Amino acid sequence: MTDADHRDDDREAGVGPDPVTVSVDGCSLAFGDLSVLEGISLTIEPGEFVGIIGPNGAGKTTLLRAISGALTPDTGSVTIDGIDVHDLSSRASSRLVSVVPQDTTLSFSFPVRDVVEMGRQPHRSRFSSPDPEDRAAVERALERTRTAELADRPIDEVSGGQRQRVVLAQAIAQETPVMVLDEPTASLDVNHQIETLELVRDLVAEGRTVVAAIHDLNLAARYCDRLVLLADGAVARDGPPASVLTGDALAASFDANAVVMPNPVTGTETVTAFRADRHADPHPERVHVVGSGAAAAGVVARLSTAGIDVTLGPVSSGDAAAETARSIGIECLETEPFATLSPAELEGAETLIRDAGVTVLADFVVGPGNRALLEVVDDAESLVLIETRPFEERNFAGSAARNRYESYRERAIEVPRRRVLDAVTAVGKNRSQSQPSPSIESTDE
Ligand SMILES: Nc1ncnc2c1ncn2[C@@H]1O[C@H](COP(=O)(O)OP(=O)(O)OP(=O)(O)O)[C@@H](O)[C@H]1O
Repeated sequence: MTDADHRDDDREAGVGPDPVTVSVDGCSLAFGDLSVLEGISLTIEPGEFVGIIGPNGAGKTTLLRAISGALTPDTGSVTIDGIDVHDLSSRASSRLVSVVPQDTTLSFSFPVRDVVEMGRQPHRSRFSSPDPEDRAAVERALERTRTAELADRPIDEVSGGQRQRVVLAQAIAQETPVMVLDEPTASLDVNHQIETLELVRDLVAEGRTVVAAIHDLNLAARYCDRLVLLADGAVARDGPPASVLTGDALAASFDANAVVMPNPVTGTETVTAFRADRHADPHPERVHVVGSGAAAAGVVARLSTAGIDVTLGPVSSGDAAAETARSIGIECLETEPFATLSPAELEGAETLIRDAGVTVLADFVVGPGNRALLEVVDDAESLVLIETRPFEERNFAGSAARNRYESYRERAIEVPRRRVLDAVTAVGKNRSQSQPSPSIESTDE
């Protein structure tokens, strides 16, 4: 059989550049007594990029191996345009599905170009040498993955990240309608991560159906059309990134508290995870935060994800802290940017501060518009201070304001931002035991 016959075969079998649908139907799979996949069903539409996310051991690699045909499920099936991948010979399935495994270590020392050329084997008869079409596909794949300059180097002498791109080049050269990628960006630097996922998006735009396990949730949200969240071998969520990456879903599956917000630059979901405070003793009272910018945003997010009732303000609409408060749904006193606080706003702040157990001043910038707020802070029962700039370098609206702020520094616990939860918890414990001011060791951020 000639190479041309094989390609004709492909066309007859409907295997070619045409986009295909991957259907996983009720797949269960166990390793001995360990049940890893339990009744997984999902359909990956033609030309769709689906990201599989989930904690370590959730079954992502096992699912990908079932999709590529490497593992046969105990029950259920995986079909590509109606063809059961487990009924195909390995050669036939290699013309349908290419795989970039998690572990790209290769146990031989061929030049990079030869490794990429192995991707053409499913298209050739066993003993034929590469034809011009094969060679062109290899050069295209080397170019697209920016590995052409490595083409003559032995594969065991390139870096882990370079090897990962070479293995992706091999999969691209394979020219399959379905690509299965297991952590395709795991060993790549940030620049190559972006470059690789943009390349995957181009492959998808050309009609490939791509399914990839991706640990980095932010990259998954940014590049995938759809995410499937696996937890304990089952599909916990399946849908557009915004509907899958929610604080609740991540808390349930990853056992971590997380704040999910749109990234101001990319507009896609950005996940900031915090260790779950399973043993922490949440502060029973509300904590009020006065401040703005990234410091106040971080404090609000950290306290809120620890289960503490948090309020914020006054803060200008559009400020990062106001945006964070809005996205996690906490009460926030928002004001017009650059306007002087009105009596009603001051009164609102007074109520929030007076009734809170702890008030956190987080990079509280004092200016002419909010100077009056300093007086209101007098009502705070306990103060925690977070400052990202030395006091000496800070501007205050006049010496009276500076003096008053200084008096707060004397009575507050001052901690780096990442210790805010410790500080708030310590104040709470101290108050309940009626002990004198607690001290928190202050370490640099
Ligand atoms: N060949 C195997 N034999 C026995 N158990 C296995 C085998 N492969 C995987 N497992 C087990 O199956 C479970 C799921 O593994 P899998 O590699 O699919 O998870 P994963 O979600 O890809 O994890 P990670 O994020 O760590 O890569 C794990 O408990 C793992 O130890």
